[in-house]
Amino acid sequence: MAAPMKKTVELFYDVVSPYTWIGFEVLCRYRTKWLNMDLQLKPFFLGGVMKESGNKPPAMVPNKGVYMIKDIQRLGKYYGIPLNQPKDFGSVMFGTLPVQRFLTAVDMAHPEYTEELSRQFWFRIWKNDEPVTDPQHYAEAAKKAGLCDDAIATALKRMKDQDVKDRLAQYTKQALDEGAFGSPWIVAHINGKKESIFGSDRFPILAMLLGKRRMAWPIKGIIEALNKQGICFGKFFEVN
Ligand SMILES: N[C@@H](CCC(=O)N[C@@H](CS)C(=O)NCC(=O)O)C(=O)O
Repeated sequence: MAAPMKKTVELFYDVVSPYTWIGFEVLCRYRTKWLNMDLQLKPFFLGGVMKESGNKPPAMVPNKGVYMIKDIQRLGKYYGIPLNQPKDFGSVMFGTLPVQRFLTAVDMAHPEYTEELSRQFWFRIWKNDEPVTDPQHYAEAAKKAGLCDDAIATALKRMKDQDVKDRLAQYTKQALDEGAFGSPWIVAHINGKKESIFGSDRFPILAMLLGKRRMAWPIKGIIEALNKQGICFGKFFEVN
């Protein structure tokens, strides 16, 4: 019997967002095993999404900011993703445009590194509290992602080129056109129609839309260390 057609799922994301890291890891983990999807990673600029949609970063509501610190800690523990609150998140919050441009430059030339480079940026910001302000920081992340020195040097030059800026703007606009107001923004293509989902807390809904069986959340507290990065995830089982 022919394998069922994979459905396309686009993940629009900015590495500034801790919730997006969770969404990214869960989607990467289950892209074949559970959801059988063609996952397309689309770096966008969350600052632009916020501005154009008239939204504001949630932490600007003081009680939400306090809640989110706790929420992110708990989520990290639950998913086995090493999330730590950066000491000076305020400066990171408005500063990921060059990071997303560098990521875009790499994605345009070497898309096979997009996933790992994104993860390395999340490690820098949300695990190790390392800066992401200078070209040297981008080079360090890219090196860890496995890019060679030539490719890194080219991406550092290319990130300032108009076509790279345009591609980032294009993905940002695409997400806005699909109704985005935050990150992660997930667009599932289902039988010629598109369904948008906001957040990393809607996977049972994504599964339903993709016609998959419901997923049960971690059973019996079994957590397995899964990938070479030392990230571990909750173990999921399908149920009816
Ligand atoms: N409930 C969502 C929250 C995601 C979230 O708060 N994302 C932030 C960026 S870190 C955002 O874009 N928020 C916009 C908003 O809440 O309107 C989840 O659990 O993933």
